[in-house]
Amino acid sequence: MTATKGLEGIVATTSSISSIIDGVLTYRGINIDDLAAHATFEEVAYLLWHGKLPTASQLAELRSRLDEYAPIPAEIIEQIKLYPDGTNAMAALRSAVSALALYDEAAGDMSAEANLDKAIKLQAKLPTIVAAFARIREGKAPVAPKKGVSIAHNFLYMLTGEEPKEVAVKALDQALVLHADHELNASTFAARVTVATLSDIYSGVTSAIGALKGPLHGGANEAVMVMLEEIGSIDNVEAYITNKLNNKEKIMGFGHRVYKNGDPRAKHLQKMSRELGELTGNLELYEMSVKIEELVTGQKGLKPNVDFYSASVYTSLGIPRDLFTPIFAISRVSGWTAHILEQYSDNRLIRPRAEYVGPVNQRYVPIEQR
Ligand SMILES: CC(=O)SCCNC(=O)CCNC(=O)[C@H](O)C(C)(C)COP(=O)(O)OP(=O)(O)OC[C@H]1O[C@@H](n2cnc3c(N)ncnc32)[C@H](O)[C@@H]1OP(=O)(O)O
Ligand SMILES: O=C([O-])CC(=O)C(=O)O
Repeated sequence: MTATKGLEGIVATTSSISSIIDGVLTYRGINIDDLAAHATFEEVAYLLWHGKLPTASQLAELRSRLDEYAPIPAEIIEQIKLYPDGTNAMAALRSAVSALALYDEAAGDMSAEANLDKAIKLQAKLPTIVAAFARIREGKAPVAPKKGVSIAHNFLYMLTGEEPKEVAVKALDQALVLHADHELNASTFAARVTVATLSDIYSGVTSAIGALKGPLHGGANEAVMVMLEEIGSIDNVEAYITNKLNNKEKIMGFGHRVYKNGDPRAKHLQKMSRELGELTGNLELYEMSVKIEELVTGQKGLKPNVDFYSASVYTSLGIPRDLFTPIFAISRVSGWTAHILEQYSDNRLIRPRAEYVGPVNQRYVPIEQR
């Protein structure tokens, strides 16, 4: 038995949800470029769950269930109020999502129908939780979700209490489409491992949020913003990046386990970052990002991943830096739950082996002789 560090290149399951073949990403066989150009996030969520795009009436039905499920229990709001000052936003989301199970009588119902319904509930409630947390920590009352608007619209509305601009809604909706699923990434794998024990969907999504939080995965989008703030201005980019690379430090938002010639989602986020910069009349973050890319690609051959330009996109939308990874979760919960449903539909416990490299032939030594 020989271990493969980080399971690189190991094929751990079959799946018909998303594919990365020769650097091309598809959801249910549809190229991400096509979806980014034309689909709404709600259509994509339906596509991931059901395997095909919805008809107009199927989409309307999904939207009305999302509206119905968007409010969160009052007990969850009371719990969020008790979180200590300075609580990490992903830790808050992980805790609140775990607690949601306590208020869902169907949490333990393992029928396929009940699990799909819970997937829709989770998709509907995550934006409400993130927005409520963001307001409560500022001493403001949470804003109740609106009916009849998209998830992107509702999230921005619940965050600010104001009607968002159409351009902001469109940008966030496209970002949600681009983040929705990504084959067997670490958080999706965590979700599948958890539910393969036949644990419930809330446990699977809680595990996934924990895995997404780390800076080698979804947490990289926040880390990119920390880096942009540290750099401060375009004049400092070259010295900062060269110094980091010389010290063999990682540049957040670059590199990928699967893509070696670039992440197909990054170009859409780069375009969005430029367009939003032009609209707000502030291109500084975009221009700094482009310069960082030139240097990192030039010196290391590494390309930006999905997290790199999303940092400047979300900042242009006025979103605080520590909500970037929770927004990733708001999108990715569609993919996580699709994978959980797929895992349940043909389940086998996921239990690999470890190559033992510790000492052998040891004996118990009584405590007084140690
Ligand atoms: C949504 C997402 O999860 S996308 C990924 C988000 N994460 C990041 O942006 C964090 C920065 N990137 C990284 O840490 C990595 O590229 C990962 C985690 C994404 C992929 O990791 P792995 O496939 O394990 O690659 P690994 O970390 O082994 O890197 C291979 C080599 O490239 C280097 N490298 C990889 N990424 C970077 C980077 N961002 N900056 C500098 N060097 C890097 C490593 O130092 C290593 O060099 P070495 O062979 O000289 O030691
Ligand atoms: O696939 C991965 O390893 C990480 C990633 O890009 C994602 O989850 O979107």
